[in-house]
Amino acid sequence: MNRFAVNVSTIFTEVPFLERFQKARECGFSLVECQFPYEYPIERIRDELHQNQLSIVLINLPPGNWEKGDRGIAIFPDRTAEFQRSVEEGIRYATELNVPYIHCMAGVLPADLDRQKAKETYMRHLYDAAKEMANHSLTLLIEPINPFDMPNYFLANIHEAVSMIKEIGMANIKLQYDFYHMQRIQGNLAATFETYFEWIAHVQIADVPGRHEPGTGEIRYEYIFRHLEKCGYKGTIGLEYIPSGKSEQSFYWRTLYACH
Ligand SMILES: O=C(O)[C@H](O)C(=O)CO
Ligand SMILES: [Mg+2]
Repeated sequence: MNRFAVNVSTIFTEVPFLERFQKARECGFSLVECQFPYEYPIERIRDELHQNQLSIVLINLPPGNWEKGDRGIAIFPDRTAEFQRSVEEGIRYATELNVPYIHCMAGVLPADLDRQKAKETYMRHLYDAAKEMANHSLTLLIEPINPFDMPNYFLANIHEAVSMIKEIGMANIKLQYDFYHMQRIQGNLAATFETYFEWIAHVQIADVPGRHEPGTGEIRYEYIFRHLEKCGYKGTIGLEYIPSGKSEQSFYWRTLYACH
């Protein structure tokens, strides 16, 4: 199993962003993913990917103003124009960098926004974005995020996520199944993965607590990796973890669990 993609937003943070690609290569990876590439010119990222023979599998849409507390803007009825611009920007980066998956963060539900209204807006925005992305053969991902790390984040329930995907009815909207979030939200990791397998296009991993590398916490990743194989999962596995020590030394679990 060599489908691991280093998340260069959470790993190799010892060095500046653009130097992390070379580090990924030096550690034997051919795939990376990234949360928000938008501060960096496309050409510079493309050069790094090319020089280090890497492919990038995932980026997020611009999430609004992160410093001011935005964690996505898709649920807001009064931010449609800004959301559309974020979709255009995401598509621009994805097409230029050959990225197949774009994760759209929903947003944090404010006290003065009715949940039903937010849900309708979110679904309409997802539909519009997915339609636009389909023209570029891109897949839009949504991901339940745990309420401990992101209180009041709109999407914290996988059953609701799948029912919305079904209702929207766009074939290029899929799930990003992040084992770290799923463990904190509800547990029952393997069974839930199997139940929703057909909707899952991308997986991310980290252990609980601490969001560190596999083997540092309560999730039995040796079993999870076998389970992914058993279910026939052929997608990539994003290493969206915060190394417990030095990044270079955080990959020992690959030898431990014999997954290279
Ligand atoms: O936090 C996560 O798990 C998401 O995947 C992300 O990229 C935004 O924080
Ligand atoms: Mg994630």
